[in-house]
Amino acid sequence: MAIDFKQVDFTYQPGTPFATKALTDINVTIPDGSYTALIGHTGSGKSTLLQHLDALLKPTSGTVTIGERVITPTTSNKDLKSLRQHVGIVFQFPENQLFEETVAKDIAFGPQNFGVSEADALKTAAKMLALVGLDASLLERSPFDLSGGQMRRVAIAGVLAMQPKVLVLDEPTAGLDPQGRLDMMEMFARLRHEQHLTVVLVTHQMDDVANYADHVIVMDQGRVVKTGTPQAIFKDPQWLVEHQLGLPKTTAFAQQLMAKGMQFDPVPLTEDQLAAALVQQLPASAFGGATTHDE
Ligand SMILES: Nc1ncnc2c1ncn2[C@@H]1O[C@H](COP(=O)(O)OP(=O)(O)OP(=O)(O)O)[C@@H](O)[C@H]1O
Repeated sequence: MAIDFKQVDFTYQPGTPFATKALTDINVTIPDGSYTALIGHTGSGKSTLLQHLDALLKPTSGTVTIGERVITPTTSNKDLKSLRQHVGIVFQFPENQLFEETVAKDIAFGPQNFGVSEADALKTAAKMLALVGLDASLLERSPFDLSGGQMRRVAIAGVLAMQPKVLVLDEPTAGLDPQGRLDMMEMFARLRHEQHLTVVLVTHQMDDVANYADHVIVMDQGRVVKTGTPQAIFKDPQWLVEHQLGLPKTTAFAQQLMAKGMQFDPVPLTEDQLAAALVQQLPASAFGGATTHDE
C-alpha cells in the first residue's frame, strides 16, 4: 500500500505561544511494496512524519493519502479505525506496551478489539508467535517472564496480528545487543517478503539502511531534503556530513581505500558488495593462486 504526502505542514500546539512547526511542505511518496528508510538527525521530524502514516497526527495543511484514504486537516477521528488496521506501527521499545496476563491474550487483544471472536483471535495469536520466531510453549506464559528480546517479538506479533499492509518500525533494534539487532533486522526482511509488506524504517543505523532499504527519505529541519536509493544517498559523503548523517561502515572503509588510490564504481554499501569489488581488483596472488618460481 502506497502512502503519499502532498504539501504537508504540521505544527504542534498551533495558535499558542508553544507552537512548534515540525513539518514543512512535505511532498513525498512511500512506494507500495518498498522498504523505505526514513533518516535524519535528532529533531528533523521523523517521528512527526511517522505519526502521519496512520493518521495519529493529521496535517495542519496539505493531504496524506494512505492507500485509498485521503487524510486532510479536517478528517474526523471517527472512521480511522480501518485505516489503522492497515498500518501497523512498532514504536520504540514496544515491549513497554505489553499488559495482558498471557502472551496469547496480548497478541489476540488487537484483533478482538476489531471484533474478531476470542477463539479466532487466539488462533491468530498462535500463528503470529510462530511468525516472529517464538515457540508455541510461550503462549500461556506471562509476557513479563520473557527475555527482553522475546518480549519485543511478542509486541511485534501483536502488531502483525492486525494483518497490516504497511509495517512502520521506529528504531526497532534500540537497546538490543549486536546479535539481537541482526536477528531482528533479518526477521523484518523475512516478514516483508512472506507477508508482502510495505516497510517504513526510522533509524539512525546507516548500516541497516544499506543492508535492507531500497528507498530512502532524508529529513532535515522538518523538510525532506533528499529521496532516492541507498546508492544515490550515500554517494556524497560531504553532503551527508552537512546534514549530520554518517556513512555505512563498509562505505566509510571503501572511502578510505579510495583515498589510497583504489577505485570503486559504484562505491560499495554492504560487506558483500565490498568483498565482490575487492576480489575483482586484487591480483590473483592475494588469494594464494599465484604461480611460484619453483613451478
Ligand atoms: N509533542 C510535541 N510537542 C511540541 N513539539 C514537539 C513534539 N514532538 C516533537 N516536537 C518538536 O518537533 C520537531 C521534530 O521532532 P521529531 O520528534 O519529529 O524529530 P525526530 O527526527 O523524530 O527526532 P529523534 O531522532 O530525536 O526522534 C522538534 O523540534 C521537536 O522538538
